[in-house]
Amino acid sequence: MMEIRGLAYVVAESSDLDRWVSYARDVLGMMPSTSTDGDLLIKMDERQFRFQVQPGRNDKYLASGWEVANQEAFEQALKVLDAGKVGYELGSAELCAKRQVQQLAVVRDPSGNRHEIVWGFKSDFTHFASPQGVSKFITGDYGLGHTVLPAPDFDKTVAFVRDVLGFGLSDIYNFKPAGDAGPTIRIHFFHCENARHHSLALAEFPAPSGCVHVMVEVDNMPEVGRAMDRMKAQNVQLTATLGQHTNDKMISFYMRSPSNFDVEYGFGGAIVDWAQHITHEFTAVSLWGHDFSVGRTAENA
Ligand SMILES: Cc1ccc(O)c(O)c1CC[C@@H]1C(=O)CC[C@]2(C)C(=O)CC[C@@H]12
Ligand SMILES: [Fe+2]
Repeated sequence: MMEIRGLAYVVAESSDLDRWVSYARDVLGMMPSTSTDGDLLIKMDERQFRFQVQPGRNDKYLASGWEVANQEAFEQALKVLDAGKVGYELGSAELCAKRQVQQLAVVRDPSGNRHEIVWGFKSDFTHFASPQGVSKFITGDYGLGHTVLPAPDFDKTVAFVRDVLGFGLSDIYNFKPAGDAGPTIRIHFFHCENARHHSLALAEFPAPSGCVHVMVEVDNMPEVGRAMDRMKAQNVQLTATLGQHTNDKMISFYMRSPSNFDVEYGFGGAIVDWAQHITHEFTAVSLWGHDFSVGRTAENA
């Protein structure tokens, strides 16, 4: 059994790191810095980084970093990969240094998403001091938040995250964009070894950026409103209005990031006791709000 504790980091590529610096600092309220090898490190807690943005030609998502507790858990993860005949690559010394971990294994899921299994972060535990006065992001044992990945090869990818990566199904949403008579787009929400309702979701559609969205969570509601004000002031595209999800009760809005996936900025996500949880197929995205039509402009319909 692979025991992933949480989403440790995400990696993106950007053709314009300055845009990401401003987005991180002025909109997200996080702490950007540049690493010795020219990557942008974005800090949102005591860790050195939770977003790593490397300069490149494209504006896209590159990888999800999944943390296991220690070396034993990492070795156990490799055993699971071997037993499942899943090809993986051990991270080179160079890559481990870049991600600031002891060891790393890279796997691709059947839809082509890159996952990095890691343990042993280097950290100087420097206090997070938000340039926008954001009080706190909810991370720690909960991981940095959640990521929603495209899974056009849906059934195989679901089986992979369940049977290989060891995620548990939290609940199911069958998206009917054209109403009940139209086609169904499946979205499955998965948890790992923490109390966050989902750390990963798989959506049965392609995403040119490599990711549908990444969710980060703050510890009070006014911080969400203040982030909306900063988004507007920096002319960042809103992609869903404020609303509250039915499944994890998160109150959030969505906006575009410079790497073309969205960021969901939320407060109040449920803390789930998995021994008590009962899996549902929920039939509404939100209790209130969350108008996704605002993000469907001509260029990204
Ligand atoms: C439905 C839902 C529950 C909890 C979440 O954290 C969450 O992000 C969602 C929304 C999932 C999904 C999305 O991210 C992309 C746009 C989608 C497909 C919609 O238009 C409705 C559901 C949305
Ligand atoms: Fe989400």
